[in-house]
Amino acid sequence: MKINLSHIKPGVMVEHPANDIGELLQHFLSLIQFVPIVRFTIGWRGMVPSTRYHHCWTLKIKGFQGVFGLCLANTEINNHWSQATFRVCYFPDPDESLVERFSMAAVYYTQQDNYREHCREFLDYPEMAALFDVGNILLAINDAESAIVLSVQAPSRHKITSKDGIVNPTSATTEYLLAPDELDQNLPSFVIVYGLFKVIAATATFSLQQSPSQLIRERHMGHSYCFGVDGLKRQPTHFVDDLTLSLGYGEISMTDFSHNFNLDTPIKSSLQWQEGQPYPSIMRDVFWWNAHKINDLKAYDKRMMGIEERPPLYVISGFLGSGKTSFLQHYLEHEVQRGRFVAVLQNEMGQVSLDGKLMDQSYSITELNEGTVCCSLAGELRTALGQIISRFQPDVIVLETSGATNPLYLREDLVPLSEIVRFDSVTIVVDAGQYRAIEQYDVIADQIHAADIIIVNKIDKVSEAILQGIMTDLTKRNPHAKIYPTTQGYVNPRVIFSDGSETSDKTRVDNQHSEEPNMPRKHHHDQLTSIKIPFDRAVRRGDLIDVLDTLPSNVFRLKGIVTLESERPVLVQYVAGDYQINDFDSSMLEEQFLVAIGHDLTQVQLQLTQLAVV
Ligand SMILES: Nc1nc2c(ncn2[C@@H]2O[C@H](COP(=O)(O)OP(=O)(O)OP(=O)(O)O)[C@@H](O)[C@H]2O)c(=O)[nH]1
Repeated sequence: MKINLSHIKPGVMVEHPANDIGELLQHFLSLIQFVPIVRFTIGWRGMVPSTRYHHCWTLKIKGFQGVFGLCLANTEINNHWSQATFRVCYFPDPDESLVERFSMAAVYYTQQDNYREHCREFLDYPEMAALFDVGNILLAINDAESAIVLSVQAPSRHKITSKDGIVNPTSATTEYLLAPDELDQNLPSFVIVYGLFKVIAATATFSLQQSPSQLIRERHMGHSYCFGVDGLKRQPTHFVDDLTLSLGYGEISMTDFSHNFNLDTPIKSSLQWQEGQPYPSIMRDVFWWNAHKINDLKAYDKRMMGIEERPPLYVISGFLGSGKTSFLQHYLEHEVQRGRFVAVLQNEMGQVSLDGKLMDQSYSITELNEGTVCCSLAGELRTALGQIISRFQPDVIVLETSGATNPLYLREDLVPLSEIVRFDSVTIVVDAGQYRAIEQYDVIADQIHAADIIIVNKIDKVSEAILQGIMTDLTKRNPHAKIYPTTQGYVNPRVIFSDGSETSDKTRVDNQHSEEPNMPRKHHHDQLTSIKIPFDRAVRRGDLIDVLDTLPSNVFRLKGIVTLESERPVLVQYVAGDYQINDFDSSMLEEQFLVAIGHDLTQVQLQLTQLAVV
């Protein structure tokens, strides 16, 4: 079957890709960007185009801690085929064990503070990038535009020996960091670049909506390298294979195929496959065979026709500091393991004002991780949900409302959203240790009343007898809800949630809770207010602890990130008298601040401001 490039840019046919073969990979990668769940299922974990160079990306994929660099190295026209060669670098994470397989010079770079920054724009640092080269990926199209070939070329191992050894420059005596004739690098290059190739090939299969029709894998005699004062020498060796694996899509003859894509060194072995034969056993489970059949393609096609599939919507709420985030972390992990893509829309109290450029969106992205996008609500709920659905096509949407939001009112707001989402349930997290707060904050009672599922968290903070009392009170307040006592927000999501495959809304829930006699119909926060204090310098641990120990009782919740003097950044969590100070990953540090939530925060504002400036 001929390839059909109309899938690549629906509606707009790619114009003569043979004239701009570099552009074709760009199209494959762009198309997959629009379908996050497919992108995620195929194995993509991040894709950032260079801001400075065309056809150059840094890429993250499943199973690799480091970052791949991919850039167009050259294009050529050869015997009716236009071919682009993309160079592949792999920049390992400094902590991954693979680092030790790279040369000492490469390891040195991984230890530098600006390593990650330089990896992002690796073409600006050619000396560094050369140390991390792992192989090539080639893409070719024939003149007739009826076939495409995607290939990967790399040595089984990239071995470099140091003839003279490497001497420690800081030592007064001749101390060898690497003895003469020892291996400086022994990198399993093919395995690394093949990891990326598999994801790119699955992307091509998805984009072309057809699986490969031909495959050839050849082992050629490879080379080893030796460097010394007289330069770098290359010599053939039986211990290294140069491997090339090519996939052909569309109408392509075997002769065409091998003729154009062979290395010129002697072949040691080869494997050939073509459509109709059983898949080669070692590659039977590779995604490139089936990526065009991914379920979501259905949704994707529907989207093309203007029909949306409605994802289920789970509402998660609970009073300040009850454990919503802890619960969500377990939940998201669970969904990511199942390969589902989740959008979390947060409506936080005390949220920061938005960046001007984001104002045309009703949400701003706060985090985009493996399988999850976290957004914070910046406009009207319906618009934000609509925008998130059309941009990310999530499998599931979680609406996490601020601890002070009253879900009774929220239910009303959700009714008109049934055109775009399937409302599933309201889950409320209750802090067992702070159960008495129910007397002070009406919103807690309302949340309990509105719940389909109640998670009684922090049961470690109460006795068995008190817990029994809480359970009895909760059942009295809401006899319909399922109640799960736990710690650290852990409840198996399979037990509490439907799997999202049902097609109807849980209208029972809407009907059951919508009529609230004598409830004042106004959105209010029980007079809770929040303040945010920025910290632009480090604070003393003792000073921070003094403040936390003396916070007045009208501060219910305090959280944020500050840097302690001569220490790393820390995450400060305070809930009604209990606090924790935990290390915070400095690479994630964007701003330092403390947010306090409670009543009449004038005194605490003074305390925190003083802490920030001392
Ligand atoms: N002792 C105890 N502490 C817990 C438990 N679960 C969570 N915490 C702590 O309670 C604090 C608040 O937890 P979060 O999960 O951030 O609560 P939240 O509901 O998301 O808080 P907000 O940001 O105010 O909405 C953190 O310091 C948690 O470590 C638990 O079961 N027992």
